[in-house]
Parts: sequence; C-alpha cells; structure tokens
Amino acid sequence: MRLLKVASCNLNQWAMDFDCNLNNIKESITQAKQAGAVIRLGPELEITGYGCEDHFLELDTINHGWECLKEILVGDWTDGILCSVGMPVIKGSERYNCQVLCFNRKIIMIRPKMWLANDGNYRELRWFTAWKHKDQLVDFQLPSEIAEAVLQQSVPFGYGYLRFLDTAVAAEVCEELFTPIPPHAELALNGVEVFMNASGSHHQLRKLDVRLRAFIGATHTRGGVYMYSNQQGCDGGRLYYDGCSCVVVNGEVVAQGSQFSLRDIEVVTAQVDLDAVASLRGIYQ
Ligand SMILES: NC(=O)CC[C@H](N)C(=O)O
Repeated sequence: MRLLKVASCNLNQWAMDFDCNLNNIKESITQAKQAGAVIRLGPELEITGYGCEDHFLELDTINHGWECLKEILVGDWTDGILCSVGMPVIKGSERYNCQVLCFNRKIIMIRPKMWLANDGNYRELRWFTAWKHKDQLVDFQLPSEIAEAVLQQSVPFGYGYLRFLDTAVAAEVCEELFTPIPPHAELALNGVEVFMNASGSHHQLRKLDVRLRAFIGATHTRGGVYMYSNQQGCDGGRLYYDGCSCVVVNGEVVAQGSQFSLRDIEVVTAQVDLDAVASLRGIYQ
C-alpha cells in the first residue's frame, strides 16, 4: 500500500490583509502537519485574498505577496510537507495567477493558471494573463530578496508536474477543471495520481453540485486523488465564498469541509491509498 495523507483548506482570507492571510496560511500548515499530512493545499490567491480587484495591478500587492511567501519559506513551515500556496506573480511584465509549490524551504515549481475565469462575477482577464505555453517549463528568476533568503536563484515556471519517488503530483487551478480539455486528463495519462485544485469559488445556488460532479467526473474512470481547496466567507468584495474543500478518490468523496462555516481556518484531511488509483488505472490496457 502507498498510503498518503493530504490536507486541503477552507481559509477565510481578506483582500489585501496580508498579515491576517499569512497567519491563516501558517496555522493551516501547522494543523496539516499535526494531522500527519505531507501535502497541504490552500485556496487560489490565498496570500493576497481572491478579490483584490484592481489592487492586483499595483506592484505593492505583488511585492507583499513575495514578502509573505518569504516568511513561510525561511521558517520550518514547509519542512517535510509539500505546500501549494496561491499568489499572483509577475513574469516579464505580465501578471499570472499562480500556485507556488514549496517543499523543504525551497520553491520547487510555479504553476500559472492557463484558463482564466471570466464569466458571471469573474473578471480575471482584467488582471491576469493566461499562461498559454503548454509545451514548456521556463526558468523564472526569483526576486532578489527571495533568492537571497532561500538560497535559490530560479525555479521552473509553467505547466508541468512533480514526480516524487512514489507518486506524481500536479496543480490544476480552479477554472481549468471546468474547461473542455482540463489539464488533469492528460496529466493522468502521464502518471499523475494527485491533483491539487486551488480555487476561489463564490457561493451560487447548486454550484457545489456542479463542482462535486466535476471532481467525480475527473477521477471516477481515469482514477486519481482530487484535492480541492476554496476560499471561505467574504473577503471585502461583494462575493461570499463557500468553502467545501474536499478530497475525492476514484470518483468517491472521502472528505469534505463545511459550506457556511464561521471558522477562519478549516483543514480537511484524508488518508488515501495510491494503490487504489494504480489499480483502477490497471483496467485500461
Ligand atoms: N476562480 C475561478 O476560477 C472560478 C471557477 C468557477 N467558475 C467557479 O465558480 O468555481
């Protein structure tokens, strides 16, 4: 058996409240570690808050994001646990909505969102560029203060996955799950068994059902562990995010957080058997 314990979080982040957001992130990592998890997934843009709107266009917002990440990286937070942290990143002169993957005090990959949410209440195209270079991982030069603090100059940036000794793990950023050819389809064919979806999804009647059907659809025939993390509560804008972070294995929901909780931090954990994924995939020859 290849047992893996994962943790996915509902966090009540506030737009531009960096101190509060950072504390919530740290506390969620602590709780994930206490539960014995080796992967901790946080919601989309958790460092800045999802609803920063035009503050995403200010350089300060991006810089403060890096300062917060630095604080996580120089402490022992990421020791022994893969942490996906959501934050905006500028590469060249473009802003990307990213999952920054950290492990053992290093950034091991930055995964920019490839399909932006721009329907209904979403206006991500106003602030972010969609990453469209699906066929390459490029070198991203870390801001000098981060580079000095973590003794690392650059990091792979783009679409890819992380291969560990016993499994492979990848990010799929929120809206990407709901697109015609979601990344998890091809990632699964490349051996990725664990998907980490960082989301900023507001409450809308019956949307939870749409989400759950997507997680189940993503894994019930192709197999996989689907981790979903969402923002929780209001964040200063006009939307209410309804949490429900969960873990789905081979089409079955094995853990789910609350939907209308008043708690700022809720960490949902699950112990999963990766061999169940390999075994389901063994059906297709
Ligand atoms: N932040 C997003 O990408 C939103 C994705 C999706 N439309 C949802 O509401 O859940």
